Amino acid sequence: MEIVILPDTDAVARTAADVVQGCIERTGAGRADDGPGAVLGLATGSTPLGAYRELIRRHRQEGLSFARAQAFTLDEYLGLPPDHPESYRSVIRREFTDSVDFPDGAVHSLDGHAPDPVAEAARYDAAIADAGGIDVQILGIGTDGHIGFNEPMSSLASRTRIKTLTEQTRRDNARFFPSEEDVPHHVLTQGLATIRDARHLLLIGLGEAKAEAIAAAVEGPLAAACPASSLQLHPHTTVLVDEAAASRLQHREYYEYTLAQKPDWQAY
Ligand SMILES: N[C@@H]1[C@@H](O)[C@H](O)[C@@H](COP(=O)(O)O)O[C@@H]1O
Repeated sequence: MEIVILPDTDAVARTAADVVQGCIERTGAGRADDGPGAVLGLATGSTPLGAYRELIRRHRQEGLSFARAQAFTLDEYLGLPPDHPESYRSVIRREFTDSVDFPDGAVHSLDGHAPDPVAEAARYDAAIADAGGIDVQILGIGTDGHIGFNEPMSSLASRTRIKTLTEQTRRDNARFFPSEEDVPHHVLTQGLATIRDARHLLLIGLGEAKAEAIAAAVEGPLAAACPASSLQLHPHTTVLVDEAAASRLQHREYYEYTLAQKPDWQAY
């Protein structure tokens, strides 16, 4: 894991955007026209919003293009129609993808209203594989250490499937709904093994409320009790945190030392 501690949320947003831009440039520009473009994995939630805003700015002001890219969202509430304003399908379009130049049909989401959610989950894993897999997967983290909607005690080998939200996650996400009762109880989420199939994982943590979860994910034992700790199994995970989210890390000096020696997260 590469642990990158940055002074503030703007620096985190710029660095995350650098990673995505680097991925797009490596997999797009400079390749044969019929070569595959970047496949991005997009998280919802407030954490990646700064990165999305920075990518939109680069698209508008610096010509960064997503015209050969595809994207897959991480998860979805079950029972919300796709055009519900709080479905993750709607949120990712509103906050990011509608403001840049993805081709029509290139932004893929789980259908939380599918008549057969089990089949929908299998369809989604197959669609990711058909696209050649995800090049860079952006991840936020829940206060209980969840990634996507893989709540504590999720199987470390899980694929995309139905999950039941904890009361804590429903409370955390109630701010997007008229009341806590309106937050769905069930979701579809890429599994922990599905997420780890991505070639590069970019976990972002912002603010004091995430400090404990980040410390458990990075320095705690590999355990289903902290689903984000499963990223320890991945050969290429970058963790971007601001000072507040880094405040419970015990090995900060080592992270800073290794980055100063070889900042290869920048090159990726
Ligand atoms: N399913 C999403 C996660 O993908 C996200 O990481 C988490 C944290 O959200 P936020 O970034 O708003 O703190 O919320 C939700 O549960």
